[in-house]
Amino acid sequence: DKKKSWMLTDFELGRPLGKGKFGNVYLAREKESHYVVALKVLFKSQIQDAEIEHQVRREVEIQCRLRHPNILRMYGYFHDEKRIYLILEYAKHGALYHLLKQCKRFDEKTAASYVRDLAKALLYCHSKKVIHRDIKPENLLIGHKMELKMADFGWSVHSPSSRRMTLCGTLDYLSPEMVEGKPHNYAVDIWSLGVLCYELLVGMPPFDAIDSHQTYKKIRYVIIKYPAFISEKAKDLMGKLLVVNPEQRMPLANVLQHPWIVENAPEGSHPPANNSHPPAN
Ligand SMILES: Cc1cc(Nc2nc(/C=C/c3ccccc3)nc3cc(N4CCN(C)CC4)ccc23)n[nH]1
Repeated sequence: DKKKSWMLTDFELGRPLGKGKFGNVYLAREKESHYVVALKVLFKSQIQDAEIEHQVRREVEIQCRLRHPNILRMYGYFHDEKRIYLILEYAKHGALYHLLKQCKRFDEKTAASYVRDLAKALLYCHSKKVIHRDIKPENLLIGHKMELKMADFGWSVHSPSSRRMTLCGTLDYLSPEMVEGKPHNYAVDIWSLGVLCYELLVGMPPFDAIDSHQTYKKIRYVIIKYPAFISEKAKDLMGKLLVVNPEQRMPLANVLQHPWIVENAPEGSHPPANNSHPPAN
């Protein structure tokens, strides 16, 4: 079906899943196969006004090429005179951000399984020379097997209740070299993995602060407080990811072998789908 050129009449539109800066995402179903997808609609006028056509084109080219169980698939795209439509994989359990807000923080097994999934997705991205996929819980979706799927809303789509939209998006996930405007490479993703690990275990990002200046300072000097309930092994892993010098950060392949991951997220394990309805008694 990658050869076929799609058009809007091939789909039945469902509820809006989220509203964004450049357009909305709808649940949709392909009429013939009944295959459920997420249809992201972008307005050409807004993309032209924001002069990000090249960025959108690059994102689409990259995402169409990536094939990995922990990266949200883009099946294709089409356009009419006013809009561009991206045909995306539907992730049934929504954004990790909302799941985290619901239960405040995750237990070690749940957190480790998401960190493992993301490390696998990033290892694959780096093998394809793709970096900085803008990691943050808002951009990570959860599939029907409760597996993590990296979804790159690269053109900053704002989920309605996202609390961390500072002027240029959340600073929490920026690495020291990015905060200092230095050229960034794939090691920024290793830093962000460390930030995510902390946020999943604690419920808030490690460098959260009242204003962006304080956040900058905490990032540059890696000022982190680990609550008492964080295990030594988890601290060990985060301590090896949240390192100022990009060259000294733990390689992603080693993350998958780290004791905290091996013990808490054995191969093939996934968190329970909490909203799975208890058997009717
Ligand atoms: C691209 C994509 C999205 C997607 N799935 C979902 N996206 C979004 C929210 C999406 C969104 C989009 C743009 C801006 C903000 C949010 N919200 C979702 C919410 C979902 N649920 C189902 C489970 N409920 C408990 C909570 C609401 C399920 C899937 C969702 N699959 N593929």
